[in-house]
Amino acid sequence: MKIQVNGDSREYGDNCTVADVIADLGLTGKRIAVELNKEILPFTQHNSQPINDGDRLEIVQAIGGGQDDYFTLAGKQYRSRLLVGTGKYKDLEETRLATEASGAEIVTVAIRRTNIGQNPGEPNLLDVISPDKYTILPNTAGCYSAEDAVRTCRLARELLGGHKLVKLEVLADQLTLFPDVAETYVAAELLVKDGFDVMVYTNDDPIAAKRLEEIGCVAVMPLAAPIGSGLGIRNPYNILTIVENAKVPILVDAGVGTASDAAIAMELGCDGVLMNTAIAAAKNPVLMASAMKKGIEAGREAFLAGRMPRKRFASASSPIDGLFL
Ligand SMILES: CC(=O)[C@@H](O)[C@H](O)COP(=O)(O)O
Repeated sequence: MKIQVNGDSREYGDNCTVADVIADLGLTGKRIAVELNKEILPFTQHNSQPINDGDRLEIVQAIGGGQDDYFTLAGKQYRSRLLVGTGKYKDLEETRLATEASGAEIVTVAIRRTNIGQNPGEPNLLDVISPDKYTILPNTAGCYSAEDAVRTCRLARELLGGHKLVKLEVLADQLTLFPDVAETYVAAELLVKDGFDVMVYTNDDPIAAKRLEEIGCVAVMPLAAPIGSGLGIRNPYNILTIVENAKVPILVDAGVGTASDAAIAMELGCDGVLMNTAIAAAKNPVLMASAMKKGIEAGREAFLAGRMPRKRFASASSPIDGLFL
């Protein structure tokens, strides 16, 4: 049978368990956390857990969101689960400082609005956000048709010397900046066929998210709320359903307002969060970038730790048996 292990497709025999995969990876005896189909498995139980054909297993090589907790995107591993945009900053120096403070490894760039070489002689973002240090993620912000989005991705590929990873967004109107999902399907299909690794912005709609995964997108990015609104996660149950059904990384994209919003996305089991306005429009963008980094890390650790069940009534925090008095 075929299963996905940290984003790679691997073959195993029938009656395979998590322990077999751990042994195959040479990790037997290590303290590791395991996510099976986006559900974290209790540390004490994961070894005997059976695996089925088509399952998705994420091996996190240390309990906690420490150095060994990475996620895989289009075959590359990333430790930072915070992805940042580059718009709306006062100047390039502020962009540089906030990006550094965020700890992000992936930085998205609106190809239609940002000079990365299209306008020789103008200040170039890549002078402060170096592709040697960051994975540049060209995005199609400002595109309202599949045709425009595909053309923009091809331009980015030329400008960045054959770069394949792109963030697709096809917008429906200027008031909401909600995605035009029908046009997004068309663009995603064309881009995947053309060899792009497509991370796709979409509604918080589990059906659309699944369809985009089936088209072959390498990551699906449901919105938390409208772009630039800072409203936070409007529909946590939809995000949870998307996460639970996914076989590719799910990243919340757009609408995050502050660090607790980012933490909630991670607590829901998202693989990461992409944001721009919450950092760039903060009174102190560099400090907010640092807060977002910590929010993401805290949310990830809380997800790995496993939340206590919610209860309707109280239960005493100290034991009630064997009272002294
Ligand atoms: C930067 C980018 O790609 C935006 O289109 C993205 O959706 C971020 O949204 P916020 O600005 O609301 O974080």
